[in-house]
Amino acid sequence: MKSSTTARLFRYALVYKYRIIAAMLILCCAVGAELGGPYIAKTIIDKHLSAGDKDIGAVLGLLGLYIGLLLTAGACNFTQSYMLQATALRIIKNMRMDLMQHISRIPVRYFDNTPIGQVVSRIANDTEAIRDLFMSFMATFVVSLVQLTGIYVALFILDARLALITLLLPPLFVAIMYVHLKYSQVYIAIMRARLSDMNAMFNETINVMPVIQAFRREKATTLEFETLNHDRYINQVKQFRVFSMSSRNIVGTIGGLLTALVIWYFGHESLTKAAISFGVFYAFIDYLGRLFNPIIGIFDQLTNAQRAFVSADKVFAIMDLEGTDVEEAKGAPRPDGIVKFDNVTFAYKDGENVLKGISFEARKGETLALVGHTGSGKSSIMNLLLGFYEPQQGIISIDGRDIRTYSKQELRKHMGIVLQDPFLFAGDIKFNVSLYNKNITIDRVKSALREVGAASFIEQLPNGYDEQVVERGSTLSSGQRQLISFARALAFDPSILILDEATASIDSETEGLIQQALKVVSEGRTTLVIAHRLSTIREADQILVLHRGEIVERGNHRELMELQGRYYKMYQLQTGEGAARTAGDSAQHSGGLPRASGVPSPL
Ligand SMILES: Nc1ncnc2c1ncn2[C@@H]1O[C@H](COP(=O)(O)OP(=O)(O)OP(=O)(O)O)[C@@H](O)[C@H]1O
Repeated sequence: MKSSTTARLFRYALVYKYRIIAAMLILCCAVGAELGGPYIAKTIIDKHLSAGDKDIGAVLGLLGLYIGLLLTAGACNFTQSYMLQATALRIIKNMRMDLMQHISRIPVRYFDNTPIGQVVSRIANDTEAIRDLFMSFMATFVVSLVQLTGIYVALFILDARLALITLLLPPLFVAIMYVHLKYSQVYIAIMRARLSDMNAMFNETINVMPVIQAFRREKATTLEFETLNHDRYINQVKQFRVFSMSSRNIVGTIGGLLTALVIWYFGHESLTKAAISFGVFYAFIDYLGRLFNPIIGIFDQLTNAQRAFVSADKVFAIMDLEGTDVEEAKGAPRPDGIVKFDNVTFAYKDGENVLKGISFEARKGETLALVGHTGSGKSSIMNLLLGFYEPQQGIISIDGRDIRTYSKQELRKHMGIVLQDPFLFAGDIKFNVSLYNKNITIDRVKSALREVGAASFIEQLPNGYDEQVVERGSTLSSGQRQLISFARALAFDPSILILDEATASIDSETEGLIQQALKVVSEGRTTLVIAHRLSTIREADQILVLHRGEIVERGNHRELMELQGRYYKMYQLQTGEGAARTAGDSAQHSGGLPRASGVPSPL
């Protein structure tokens, strides 16, 4: 348990300090009221039943007080428990919000190496475990401490000699707790890690279910899962062995034995020598019985607390990752959109340069196309421009200003992206264009859709612009999804447009529509296109041909065709002309430049 974790958890709780203090005070009232009971019983026994003072009125009065205390304890317990639980829920709500906010700011590099299921585990399971800490542990711990103190005070008031004997118990229980914590901690850490692995596997499996089924990997996947599941089961069994050996069972047994001993010894003494009164004896046994409940309570909650601390460590570890800024870029003028790469070299992993000495300039309003075989570095160039990664060498600038001097928000504010497989969010079509940006009115949404040629098919949908998009737009064709994302880019009116052209072969009618949409969207904007179908970039102002991270040819379509180099061969191959001549060169790329599937790249 790191103190910083404790301090940070404490800070979350501190926001609600008044509620917590109020709940604790009510809790003290409940404990006080509960502990008054045996004392009243002792008074009735000693003063009225044993001593022969048959004052019925006084007995009834004491009974009334007893019932009153019980009711007060009940009401106070209800109130404090409700207040603490509600506060715990608020604390966790805040923490989950902070976590989610932070996750959305973590640089994409982090997600390259972290399975999504693990991140889901942090948000879903770990925050729940921390909730238990605030909900159960905090309440039980405080209740138990207050109860223990109250019981010891009552025991000393009753009989100091008897009370002293019971003082032997706390060190014994602390020793048991220490051993318990030491062993269980190991298993808790293992269990959390296994849960994370399982979540990661669930996530991956469900995401790629069509691939699993298509390649008949159902059995293999189930076997892989069985290994994980069995491992978790084995560790869970070990964990419970530790828990059951040292928790309430041991305390319960010791408590029972001690009570029997006290009954035997002092019961015998009070019968024979009248050393202590029956009333004191009764009240003492009652308090002794109550003494074990808080200890068992603490024991039970210790495991939850440990689990919560392990979870909190993981949650805070994510929160400690450096995040990008999220401040809305205000007042910055709209850039002209002159994009310049000056001798840029970049590696995702040290020593493995995927871009080498890249230099180019896309002037205001120009269309620049990047072509090259899969893995040649096209997406990496876009990733750098968007500020997802930073180059090891060289300078990237927009309008002559180094992009490192822009905040990420400022940088991305004036860029629009249309991805190869456009992502549609759950929500209606309107939302998918405006993304709830308050500057984009419904009229703007509709005109953007109209301008890119999407209005006709949307108006035919049963709910038109209100049609819900399900499962990332699986009910729409890929061409329709592209058009919607073109409209999104148009509505945001960026000065730089980044377009990752769809590789999937689309029919010529849709291709025509997309070409038209691209013309509309790129009008007056600097457009960088990752082109897979070379026929679509014949009009581009500049074409850069990439090969293994280097620009090997550059020029416009005509110039590159005249050069009769790599571009020429690729073009011939794609359009079918001279296929025989170039087949040996790049047979794998026929039918468009295929994109490496599964390349972990944001674009
Ligand atoms: N997130 C990443 N982490 C590590 N290496 C990566 C990452 N993304 C891409 N790479 C590697 O960088 C190289 C260039 O990849 P990039 O995605 O830029 O190529 P590309 O030309 O866009 O290919 P495609 O046309 O298939 O999309 C490849 O070797 C790829 O394996």
